[in-house]
Amino acid sequence: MKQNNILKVREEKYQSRINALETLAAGATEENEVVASWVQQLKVSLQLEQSKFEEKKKLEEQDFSRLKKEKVRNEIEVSTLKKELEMIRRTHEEHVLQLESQATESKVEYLKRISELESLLADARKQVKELETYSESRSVNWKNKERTYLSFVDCQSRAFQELRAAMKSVKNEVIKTKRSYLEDFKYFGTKLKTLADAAENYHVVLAENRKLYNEVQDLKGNIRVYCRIRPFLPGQNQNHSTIEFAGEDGELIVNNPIKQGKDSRKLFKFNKVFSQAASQEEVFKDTQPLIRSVLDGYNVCIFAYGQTGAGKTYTMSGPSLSSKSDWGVNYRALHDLFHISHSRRSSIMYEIGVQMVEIYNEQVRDLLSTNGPQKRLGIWNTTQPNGLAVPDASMHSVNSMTDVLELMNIGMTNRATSATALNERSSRSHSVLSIHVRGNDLKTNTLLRGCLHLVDLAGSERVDRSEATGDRLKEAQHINKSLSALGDVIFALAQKSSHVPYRNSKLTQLLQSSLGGQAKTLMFVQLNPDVASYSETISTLKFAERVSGVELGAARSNKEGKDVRELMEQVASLKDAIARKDEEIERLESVKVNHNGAKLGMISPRHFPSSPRRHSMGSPRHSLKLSGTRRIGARDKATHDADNCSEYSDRQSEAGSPRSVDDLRRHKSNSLQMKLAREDNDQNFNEDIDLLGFGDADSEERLSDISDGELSMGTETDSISSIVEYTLFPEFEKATEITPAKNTTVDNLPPQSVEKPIMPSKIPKAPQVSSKLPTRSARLSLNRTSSLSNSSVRKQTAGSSSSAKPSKRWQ
Ligand SMILES: Nc1ncnc2c1ncn2[C@@H]1O[C@H](COP(=O)(O)OP(=O)(O)OP(=O)(O)O)[C@@H](O)[C@H]1O
Repeated sequence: MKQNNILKVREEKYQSRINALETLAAGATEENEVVASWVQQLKVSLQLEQSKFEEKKKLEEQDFSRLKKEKVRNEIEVSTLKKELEMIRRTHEEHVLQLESQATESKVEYLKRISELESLLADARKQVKELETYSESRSVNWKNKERTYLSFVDCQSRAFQELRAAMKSVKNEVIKTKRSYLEDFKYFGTKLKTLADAAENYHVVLAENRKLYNEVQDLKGNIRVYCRIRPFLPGQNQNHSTIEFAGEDGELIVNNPIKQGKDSRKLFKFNKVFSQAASQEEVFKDTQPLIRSVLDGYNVCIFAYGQTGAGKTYTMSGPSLSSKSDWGVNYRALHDLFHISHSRRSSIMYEIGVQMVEIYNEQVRDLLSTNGPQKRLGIWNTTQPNGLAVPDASMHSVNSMTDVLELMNIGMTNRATSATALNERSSRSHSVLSIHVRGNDLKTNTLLRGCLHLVDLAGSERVDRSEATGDRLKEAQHINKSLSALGDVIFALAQKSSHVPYRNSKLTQLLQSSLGGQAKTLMFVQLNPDVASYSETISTLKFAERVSGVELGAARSNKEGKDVRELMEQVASLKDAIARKDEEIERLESVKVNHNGAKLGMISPRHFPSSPRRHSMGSPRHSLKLSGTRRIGARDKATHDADNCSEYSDRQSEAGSPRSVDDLRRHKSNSLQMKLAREDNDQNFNEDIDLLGFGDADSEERLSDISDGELSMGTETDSISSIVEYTLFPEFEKATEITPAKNTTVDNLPPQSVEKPIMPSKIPKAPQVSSKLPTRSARLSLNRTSSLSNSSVRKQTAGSSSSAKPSKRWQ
């Protein structure tokens, strides 16, 4: 349609143009012609155009018919689409409805959510507000803090500045001080040099100091008596005490509860009185100076005297070893010895050895023996400067308190074993702990030897009061005998008597070196304050009073210089020569006596003098049990001789001078005669001897006779007694050769090495007297010069002791 319209429009247009042109053609001929030609052309083109148009029209009609068909088809399609659209519309409407219902639901839900969210929002807002206020306060806080920090930092930086300034000044100061130190060092260097020069004299000063110290001790008196009162024991009546006053100046007033008035009180004065409250430490404090003296080469004896239960063991050993505060004098003394010896180790090398024996019924037993205390030991009357009065008792080297405590345990066990058998034997036996100290002065090569005897005496009850019988009576008699012998010795010393009866008991024999003029002695008088013990207390105090009056004179140190030792060695060799001669005489005499005895059939083999030392059994007490006039007469003579002999011996001891060879021979022949006379006695005599501990033909007797016989040379003179030591113990000579380098001291040795090899566990025993072995004189000849010829004997002797414990000899 549209195309038709277009074609119509065009046709009209062309027609108008043709008309115009025809008009124009009518206007001019030429132009007509031109125009006629142009019109011709146009007609041709028009025809062409017309044909084209015709063709086009045909085509368009074809198109039109096709489009008509197409239109029909499209109309069908449109109707289908309309249907579909309707369907879709309907579905869509349904969907919309659905969606609308869903939307309503969702809307409700969303509304709900919105309300929730709104409430949450409100909360959140509230929280935000809170947080805001909090953060505000925090920020205020922080600001405050910031301000504080800033001020602090400010302060610090100011302080830092100040410190810096101070450091600078200190640095300057240090530099200055360094400079001054350098100057000081130079100054000290020169001073040190001076000091080093002065140190050269240190040892001299040290020796001087020791000498002065001991002089002070001497001035205080060499025998001191300290009285200690035991506190009441639980169960005792504490309201009544015999002790009325115990003054610090040593005054003691004892009150008799039975008597009234002036006579009831007795005043005693001692060096010190320890009240019931005194501790172990306080007691030891006043004992300590004596301990130091032992390390300076003095012999010291500390003993506790008093009735049973008065606290002797408490003072000497203490109630228990576990607590140090309980330790008695024994342990504290050893502790001090270790301490002082250690502090002196740069100048003096010390070795400390310990022996512990018990004297029970006049028999000496080794308490440190590992085989138990059964073996009876002999005492060498000839006092050894090294204090070895009982050479057969085992000697134990101690290096520390642990060693000591172990040994003491052995000692106590051995004593306790005996106690089980004999019921509280500790109260009826004397226990003697001997501490031997040997120091080698490294500077002067001087040998110092000191001995400390710590004695816990048996109870001092009087036999008439104890109403004892049988074994107890015997025990009590022995105790009384030894304690009265101790009193006699001290009294003799007090009287400056020429004869000091050391030999009257084993106790005094053993303590001889510590009771003589060279020694320092301390006696603890133990008192029981109980009223029932009044009479014992008085007799104890009287004994103590007598002792405290003794003046022993100045103590002397056992110091041997090199020269002295050399001289002693020379003297020893001379003595050996004498001894060899003596031996020959002795042998001849004994052969003669043997011959006579066999002839007469009177001399018991038991009492045959295999050694001249047998004559020592002479004691005034022996005559008591003898019966028969003839025997008494013979015995009296023998006793008299024996006393003479003893006095002679003791006097010699006091004088401390060696006798001439002739004197010795004369005395020896006297003693031999005396011995023969005594051996002419009956069996009763044997019992007497047994009671006094001499009956056994063991070494004890032989040993104790040494001083009675030919060799009672100066027991209290170092040099002479050393000779005895050299001659009696030739085996010891090696010990003198111990050099400081080899000589391992107490301080630097490990305990094991000290304990066994350094010290002899046992002093080598003098060879037994038998027909095969040499007699005493023969043993005397075993000296340095004759050692080769007697080497077999020595080997045998040394072997027997060293096989048990290989050790160095205790010189
Ligand atoms: N100073 C003291 N302080 C406290 N108790 C003491 C003191 N002295 C002694 N004792 C106690 O007294 C009792 C007897 O003491 P100890 O055994 O020492 O006496 P003793 O004189 O050695 O007796 P014995 O002669 O029987 O050996 C013991 O129980 C002991 O603990």
